[in-house]
Amino acid sequence: MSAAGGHRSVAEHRAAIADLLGAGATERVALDRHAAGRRLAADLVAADDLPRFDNSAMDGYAVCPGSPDQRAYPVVGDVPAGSAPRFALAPGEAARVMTGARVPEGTVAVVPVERTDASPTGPAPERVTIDADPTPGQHVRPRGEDVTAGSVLAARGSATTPALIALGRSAGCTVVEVQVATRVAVVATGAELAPPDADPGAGGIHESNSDMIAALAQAAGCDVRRAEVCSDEPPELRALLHDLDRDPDIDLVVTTGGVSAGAYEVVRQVCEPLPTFDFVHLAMQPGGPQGLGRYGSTPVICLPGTPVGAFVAFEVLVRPGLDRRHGAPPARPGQAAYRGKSRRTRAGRVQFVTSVLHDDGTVSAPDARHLTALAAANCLIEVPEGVDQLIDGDVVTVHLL
Ligand SMILES: Nc1nc2c(c(=O)[nH]1)N[C@H]1C(S)=C(S)[C@@H](COP(=O)(O)OP(=O)(O)OC[C@H]3O[C@@H](n4cnc5c(N)ncnc54)[C@H](O)[C@@H]3O)O[C@H]1N2
Ligand code: MOO
Repeated sequence: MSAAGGHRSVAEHRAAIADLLGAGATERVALDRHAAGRRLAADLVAADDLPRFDNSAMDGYAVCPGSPDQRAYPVVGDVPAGSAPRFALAPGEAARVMTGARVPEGTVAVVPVERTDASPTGPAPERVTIDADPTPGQHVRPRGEDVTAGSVLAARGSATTPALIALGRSAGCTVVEVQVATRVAVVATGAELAPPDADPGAGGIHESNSDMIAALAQAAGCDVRRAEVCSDEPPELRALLHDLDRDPDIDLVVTTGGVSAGAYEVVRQVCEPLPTFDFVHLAMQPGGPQGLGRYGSTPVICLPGTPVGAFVAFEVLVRPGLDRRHGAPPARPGQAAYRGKSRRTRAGRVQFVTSVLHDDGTVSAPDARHLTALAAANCLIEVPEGVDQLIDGDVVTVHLL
């Protein structure tokens, strides 16, 4: 049942969106903060050892004991971080070293300054006495202890987290092969929509979908290039879609509103006559009315205008296709026990209930409506088509937001 204008299951429409989005391209980018939140398109391989050389984990004295119980040492050098000692320690000698500094050849252990009779500041003393026998290797970070050059730091598909950026950079990597971020334009449609700086007047409303969908797309790893608001006039939407199709920096357009059964459904009026579009009413609530297709060569996903419907449709239907395109593993729904008063749901359609998953593993639905409930939610309960009631204790499927 996937004919245009007919009913389609949630799974079928999700698959149709994933097909429309296709597989994403890959690119080489600098391994810096701008690479955060992407997915590796190839294994990230260490270019250097980490640490690059044996170095001190403490401010103190590198020692090479001449005998196991030697306490007093001549200080033969001073090594600040960033310098390379041009001397080696002979048995019985010590050198002052700072945290992170390369230790001289011959170093057996580092003794923290607090465990010596030396002042922590000022010039290095000529002699130092330590208060206990050092264990060989203590406070020395050996070269390659963390990573050896040529080893795989993270496999293809891993997220470029802040920690991975630090690991890669520390191991000498400067570029990384990642999945390209989908470049998105969001178009909110509706004659009633007033932008944030405008007075909505008697029949208007404060527009909110454009930035909500843009923020959801960003959270899904997209690069949102444009967020537009368009009236219900077909020529205006046609001109905008034409412009977006010609824009080489746009890979995907997401519209909201104008897809249901009213007299002024601008998205439907403009796109439905095109052979490249399908409009369907999914057996799903909220977010039932949907469209998708290509305007020119640009993929266009048409979400309903109701803010909660648009949000849920994006998360349930669009996000999985974007995750696949961006190389992210599919989100796995969980299970939790429903707690709270019984709740009627509409049989015959899959319902997504904005809900809260608690620390104790139970899930409840906030006693609030629409956007207030959505803003309080951290998950969606998926109630299958055949169920018409949620009862305390039911084990339900949960999608984290
Ligand atoms: N006769 C029928 N009427 C409706 C049906 C139906 O099957 N038959 N479906 C209902 C369902 S379900 C939904 S969802 C909506 C979808 O309608 P549209 O996609 O055409 O959306 P609009 O009519 O443009 O707007 C719906 C609602 O949302 C508000 N809205 C729209 N855009 C924004 C925005 N950018 N920011 C904030 N709020 C927005 C708009 O003012 C409306 O209140 O249709 C039902 N009707
Ligand atoms: O499908 Mo609609 O109002 O229930 O979002």
